[in-house]
Amino acid sequence: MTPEFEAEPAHAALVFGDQLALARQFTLNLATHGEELGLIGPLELPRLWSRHILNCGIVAPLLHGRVGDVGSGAGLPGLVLAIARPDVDFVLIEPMERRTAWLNDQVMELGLTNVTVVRDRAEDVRRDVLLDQVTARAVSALKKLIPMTAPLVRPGGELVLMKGAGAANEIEAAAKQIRAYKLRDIEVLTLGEGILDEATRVVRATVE
Ligand SMILES: C[S@@+](CC[C@H](N)C(=O)[O-])C[C@H]1O[C@@H](n2cnc3c(N)ncnc32)[C@H](O)[C@@H]1O
Repeated sequence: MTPEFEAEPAHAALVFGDQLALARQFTLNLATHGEELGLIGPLELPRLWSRHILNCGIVAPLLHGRVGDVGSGAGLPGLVLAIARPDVDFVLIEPMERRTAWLNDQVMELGLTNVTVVRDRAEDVRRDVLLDQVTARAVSALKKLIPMTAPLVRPGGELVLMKGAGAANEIEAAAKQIRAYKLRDIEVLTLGEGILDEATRVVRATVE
C-alpha cells in the first residue's frame, strides 16, 4: 500500500508567504513522481512537507546574492529555496543526469527564472564566477564537504550547510579542513524552533 502524502501543515504559509502556491505545486510534483524517479523513498511521503520542504524552506531568510546548492538531488534545498526567494539567484550543482533532468523540468514547469542547473561534480565546476553563498544537504560529512564547497565561494562569502544533530561533532572532526580552507566565524544555527515539528540545523561559516 502506498503511504499517504502528508497534508500541508498550517505553518507552510509562514515559511513560504506569497510563494506558497509554487511550493505546493513542487511538493505535489515530488510526491507524485519522486519515488518512480528514485528521488525520494516511499517512506518520505508521510513526512514530505515537514521533514523535507519546510526543513529546507526555513533556511531561506539566511540567503542573498548568488547561491550555489551542491548535490541538489530532488531539489533539496536548492529548488525549495529558489521558490521561497525569487530575489536570489541559484545555481544547482548535481552530477547525475536523471536528477538534473528532473531539476530542469521543474524549473520549466514552475516558471522559475532565478535558477541555473549545472550537471557536474562540485569539484569540477568552472570557477570563473564565485558564489556569495553555497548550501548543501545530505551530501557528506563536513570534512569532505568543506573541500567540495568552499572553493566555490568568493572571499567573504559563506557556507550555509544543513546538518543534523551531530553538527558540533562534525565541526570538531573537520578542524584540519576548516584551517586549510580558511573558514572563520563558524556557528551552528537552529532554525524553526517553535514553528517546525523538528528544528533545522545549519552550519554557517565565512570563507576568508
Ligand atoms: C543523498 S543525496 C541528497 C540530495 C539532496 N541534497 C537532499 O537533501 O535530498 C546526495 C546528492 O549529492 C550528489 N553528489 C554526490 N557527489 C557530488 C559531488 N561531488 N558534487 C555535487 N553533487 C554530488 C548526488 O548525486 C546526490 O544527488
